[in-house]
Amino acid sequence: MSAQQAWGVRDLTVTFGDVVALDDVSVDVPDGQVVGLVGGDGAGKTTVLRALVGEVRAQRGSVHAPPASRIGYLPASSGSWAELSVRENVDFVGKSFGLRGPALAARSETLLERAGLTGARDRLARQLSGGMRRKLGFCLAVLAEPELLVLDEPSTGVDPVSRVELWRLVSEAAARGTAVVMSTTYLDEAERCAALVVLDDGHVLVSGPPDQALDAVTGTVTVTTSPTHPERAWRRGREHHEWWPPGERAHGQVVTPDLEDVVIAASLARRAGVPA
Ligand SMILES: Nc1ncnc2c1ncn2[C@@H]1O[C@H](COP(=O)(O)OP(=O)(O)OP(=O)(O)O)[C@@H](O)[C@H]1O
Repeated sequence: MSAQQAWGVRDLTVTFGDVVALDDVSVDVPDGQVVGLVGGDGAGKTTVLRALVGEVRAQRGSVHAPPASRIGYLPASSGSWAELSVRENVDFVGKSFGLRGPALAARSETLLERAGLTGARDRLARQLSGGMRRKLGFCLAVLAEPELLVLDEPSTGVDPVSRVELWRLVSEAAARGTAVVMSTTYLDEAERCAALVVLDDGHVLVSGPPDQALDAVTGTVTVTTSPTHPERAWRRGREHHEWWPPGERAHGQVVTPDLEDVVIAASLARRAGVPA
């Protein structure tokens, strides 16, 4: 692959029966960068990731990915074998990627220690907590230092301290040159990505570096205790934020939108037919 090219999907349309899961979606995942996919339930995040690893077929568009042996994938489901111990999971995956002996031992030692799983080495995966099992799945995905790392909500269920360490491991993989694409529901995590793709109902709403995404709101966001249009408002702490389309006079105090506001306002704007 030349330096200008990126892994990713281009103009991808995926349907499941009558459901259009992705409609003309493009996501670029350059080497050495972490690209975040965000969006509500059913937005299409998992479908993009599954298309990249060859699990779903596209109706239109193209998928650019290395061979399966150079992809690390953490699926939305656990990503490890329930009836194998942590050590057996690592050995099994390591060997299937051609890692052996001292190289495998050293790599797995480091990863398990960083993920806080050293003490759980002899436990069966099914005996781990949800968060520990996510971390094991991550270790397996990253074990063979893949060219493309595909992570479906890697930190869901992981405690805040472990999330920080997990993020370090993700950043280190990118720093070594790995192209990383991950879906996340944690917007603080999304803000640390090099680029974001905000999806809604199978469409790309916003795409670009996080600071650019923050400027992408059309219309105005206000803060209020009692929204004028409850269908255009969302709770933020004890108050509500409310979105106003361009041209409509906003009531309430105007706020600078953060990423959560951007994701919601962009989705409301699309539903209202306001061009991005
Ligand atoms: N195997 C499938 N069969 C039928 N419909 C599917 C299938 N997989 C996904 N879909 C539909 O495609 C759309 C996108 O789903 P997808 O799982 O990609 O969304 P998501 O953004 O990952 O959501 P979530 O965060 O809830 O997992 C949804 O409407 C979903 O119901």
